[in-house]
Amino acid sequence: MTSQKPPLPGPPLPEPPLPGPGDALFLDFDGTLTALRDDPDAVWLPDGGAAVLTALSGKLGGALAVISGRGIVDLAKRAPAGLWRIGGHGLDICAPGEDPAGAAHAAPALLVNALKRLAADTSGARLEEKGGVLALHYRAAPEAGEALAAAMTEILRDIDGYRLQSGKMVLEAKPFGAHKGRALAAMMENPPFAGRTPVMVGDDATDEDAIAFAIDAGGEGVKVGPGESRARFRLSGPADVWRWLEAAAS
Ligand SMILES: O=P(O)(O)OC[C@H]1O[C@H](O[C@H]2O[C@H](CO)[C@@H](O)[C@H](O)[C@H]2O)[C@H](O)[C@@H](O)[C@@H]1O
Repeated sequence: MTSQKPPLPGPPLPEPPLPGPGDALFLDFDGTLTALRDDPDAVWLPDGGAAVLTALSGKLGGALAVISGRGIVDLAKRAPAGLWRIGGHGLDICAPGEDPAGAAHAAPALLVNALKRLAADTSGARLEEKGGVLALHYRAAPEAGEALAAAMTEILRDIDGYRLQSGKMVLEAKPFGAHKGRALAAMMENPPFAGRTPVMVGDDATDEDAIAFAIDAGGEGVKVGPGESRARFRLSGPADVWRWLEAAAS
């Protein structure tokens, strides 16, 4: 008997072709390379994942980057040091072998303090301080999401240059400069990315900014998991992403 996977919500999309020698590959971290978990600190690449990414980066002439909403210092603990790592939704860029500490931006103290108070006043909410971007997690208190979004909107009215970004059980205070699409555009202007075809793989709203850039620049997007996307291809989740990456690296 054959078992068939039920189709994912959103338009049915084919599996992407394997990335080729002329491509530049951008991989989101949470929800793409790793399954979502309650505790962001407990999320790591799967066993052997670093070796696969390193091998694939070599095949692509080094044109492979992990791009995440995580702070660059946090991301650098979780992604191989030999890769390009882009944190803070594009705010902080760390070249292969570079120390991430020097790359990190900082958020205004007024904003940090207001969000600390909001998190302390909300049972189950947790503030992740990650340099220029701040994330208020409410996975442990889903019922509080709406009120937290309203409170954060009020707080951000007094903070110049910041906006609210909703994610998966998370509300982020993001500076205007933090944008995965613009980060991709900047990366594509310099070696080893320049002259290649950008391919962005991601699961979340912020990844759509980068998918849109990749497509508009003549490249491709790969949507991970269910949902609408401008991407022409889809992989069902992190396990499927790793199957695809392993095939490309071998
Ligand atoms: O751009 P990404 O790499 O996808 O990062 C987006 C956010 O990911 C993390 O939060 C999400 O994953 C957590 C761990 O699985 C989960 O607990 C949380 O509910 C998700 O929103 C990370 O903590 C954030 O800083 C990133 O912005």
